[in-house]
Amino acid sequence: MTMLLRIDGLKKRFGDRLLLSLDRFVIEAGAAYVLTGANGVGKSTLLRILGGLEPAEAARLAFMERELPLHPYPQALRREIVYVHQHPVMFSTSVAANIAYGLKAHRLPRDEVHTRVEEAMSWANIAALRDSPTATLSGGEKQRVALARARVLRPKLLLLDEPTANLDGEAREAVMALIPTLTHAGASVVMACHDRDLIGLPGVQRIKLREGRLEMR
Ligand SMILES: Nc1ncnc2c1ncn2[C@@H]1O[C@H](COP(=O)(O)OP(=O)(O)OP(=O)(O)O)[C@@H](O)[C@H]1O
Repeated sequence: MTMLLRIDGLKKRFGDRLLLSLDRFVIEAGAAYVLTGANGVGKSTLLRILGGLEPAEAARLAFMERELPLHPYPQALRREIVYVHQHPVMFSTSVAANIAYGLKAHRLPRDEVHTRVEEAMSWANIAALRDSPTATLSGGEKQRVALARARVLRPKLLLLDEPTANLDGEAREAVMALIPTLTHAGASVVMACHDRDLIGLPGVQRIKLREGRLEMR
């Protein structure tokens, strides 16, 4: 097993309330996890901490064998870890421009941006929507754009916050179908969810949050 991320002594407080106290949290390279637990137990908060959107304390953190702080959140992690919100926020431009945005920010050459965006739209089955303004998209289409926008960056770790919440029927099926091919070779994914079908996907390890602590299944 190759460790991608290891955090020892992770603590998250909101005021006087200690929400999370994890002795050790390990994410292996190339592994997929579902994070379950009761409403309000802290699943989104844990993903947001890992994605650098919420501060927390850690006694020790190692990412690809490199010791780093958790707070302030290092740029080295920001490039390699991508968080996908359950209600993704889109720029009011086209689908293609939304997917290209992060690659342009990373100053990738134009041809490379074009190739990757085309590949990502084809992967998410949204090529027909390339010129559509994002305001016109359905919830399921938005989620697929958000997944393509995250995948195109080729992160080492993808964090999905309830990717199928609020979706049903075909929209949910379409998002579910993308999950097994979501990561590029060697990347890892952690999904917070209540969706039984996602929890039951083959090859996915289960992690449960309970009273601020982690149970690996
Ligand atoms: N900024 C904040 N300030 C204070 N409390 C917060 C803040 N953000 C989240 N919380 C609290 O932390 C707890 C965990 O919230 P979180 O959204 O992480 O839970 P969750 O496990 O993802 O829940 P759900 O399954 O309902 O989405 C909740 O009680 C929430 O009210």
